[in-house]
Amino acid sequence: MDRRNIEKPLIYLTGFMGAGKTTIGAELGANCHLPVVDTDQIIVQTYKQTISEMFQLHGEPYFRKAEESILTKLSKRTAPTIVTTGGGIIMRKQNRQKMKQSGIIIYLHCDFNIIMQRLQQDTSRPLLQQHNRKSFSELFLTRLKHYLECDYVIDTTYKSVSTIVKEICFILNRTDHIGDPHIIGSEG
Ligand SMILES: Nc1ncnc2c1ncn2[C@@H]1O[C@H](COP(=O)(O)OP(=O)(O)O)[C@@H](O)[C@H]1O
Ligand SMILES: O=C(O)C1=C[C@@H](OP(=O)(O)O)[C@@H](O)[C@H](O)C1
Ligand SMILES: [Mg+2]
Repeated sequence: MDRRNIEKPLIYLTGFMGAGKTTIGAELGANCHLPVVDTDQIIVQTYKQTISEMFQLHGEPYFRKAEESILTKLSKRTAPTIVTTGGGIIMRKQNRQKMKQSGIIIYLHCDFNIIMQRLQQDTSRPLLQQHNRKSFSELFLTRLKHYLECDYVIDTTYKSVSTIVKEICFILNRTDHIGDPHIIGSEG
């Protein structure tokens, strides 16, 4: 923990809807005694409406602006903090740059079929409601290249939350946080 680059104090969890960012981030924070902030939760608190309400009342572009403005503020934090992001945050180039400049980006990958299973009962994600399975999988594929602009990839597909948290703790204890994405936990 102490060895993390002081210039880049943030730990960003990225990934598609249902990859487990919010769940893993909360558990990781409790394990590492680090504060956790979730961009969606900040939007809900700040704008006093749910993400679904915001999409319905103002449309996706309004949500994206809110998301970017929250990220801009968070990226200036100087204290080590885990930031769990909304799945679409990587769609804006300026967001990807801000994350890269201010932290380590850990992409939580998950098989699309498993994502669909995890989100089977979900009614809180407007994009899931708007898409059918095919177009939702296309959205996933379109985003993949941007998710891969990260420092680390963790495949969460068949792993428990505690296993994933252990893998992230392993990453955070590494000293070499620069270079091509490292794929963690895929060797066995
Ligand atoms: N590793 C995991 N294994 C099984 N279910 C998971 C795992 N991680 C998250 N989930 C479940 O998947 C759903 C979406 O998780 P969530 O943390 O909200 O994802 P995200 O923030 O990436 O959209 C939740 O119901 C959560 O309990
Ligand atoms: O992928 C997306 O575009 C979105 C993901 C959601 O967050 P999660 O990734 O936490 O589900 C939330 O930000 C919003 O519904 C849009
Ligand atoms: Mg989330």
